[in-house]
Amino acid sequence: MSLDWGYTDDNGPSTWAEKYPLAAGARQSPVDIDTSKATSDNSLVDREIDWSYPSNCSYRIVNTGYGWRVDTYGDDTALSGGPLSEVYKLEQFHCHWGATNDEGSEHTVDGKSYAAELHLVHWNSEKYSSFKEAASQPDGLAVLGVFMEIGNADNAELEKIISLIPKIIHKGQDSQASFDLDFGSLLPESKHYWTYLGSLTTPPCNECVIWTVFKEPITISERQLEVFRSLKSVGEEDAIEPEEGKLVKNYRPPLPLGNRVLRECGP
Ligand SMILES: NS(=O)(=O)c1c2ccccc2cc2ccccc12
Ligand SMILES: [Zn+2]
Repeated sequence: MSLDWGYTDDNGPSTWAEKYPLAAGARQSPVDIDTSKATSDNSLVDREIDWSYPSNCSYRIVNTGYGWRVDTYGDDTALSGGPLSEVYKLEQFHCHWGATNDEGSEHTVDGKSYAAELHLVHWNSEKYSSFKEAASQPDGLAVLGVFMEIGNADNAELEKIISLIPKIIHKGQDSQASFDLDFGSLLPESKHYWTYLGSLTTPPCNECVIWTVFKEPITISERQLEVFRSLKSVGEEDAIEPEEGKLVKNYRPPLPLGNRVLRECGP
């Protein structure tokens, strides 16, 4: 069964606009962060970006066919400040990666790719009544982007997620888990970031995201990244060769920033 969209030559990002016209819009994500174009904005410094995530929460991890996604039950989560005018709730987080370590992030910095990129997806629960409604609004969603670079040590917090990957190798599989996830360890120590108005990086590519991309990467080990690449984009019932259908890449290359403003907080 052919997918509507994906990351192969047949259904990858260059074809998405055929079925998802928003993908050809002027406010698309990701972008290459040209640091020479970033402008400092004191209002971002005056209202420090702030988040509150529970230390112990129940989660559902699912293989979407495009990667893994952890659904949170974001009642007592909050993201505010920085470029945000309202309080946003955490809905889910997921990751993008490539076949080799010199690619994989969606945003790039002065043309440099990282090995992977973590996205924490939030919705404007102060203005809108549901995630679905928020995803149709220009200020509906706020995504935190965290670059991941290869390090020698395993990332302990990510390991809690990675330990569940073998249970969701095939598309559609999911696993319920309650673990003590310290989100603070999934975010870099520095709160310095770039921010701009963009979109979902996957179809339907709604232009509804306020992006905040942290400047400081976190680390992930080569072994951990290989576990991500062991996921399959097809269901268990799809009889294919063992090496076929492996999710070795799931990132969209950068789109033009155009006349959008790129702001930064911190050096
Ligand atoms: N890469 S992404 O963060 O744009 C993204 C979403 C962003 C906001 C809301 C829902 C999203 C769902 C995604 C599903 C798969 C991959 C990226 C996704
Ligand atoms: Zn994403």
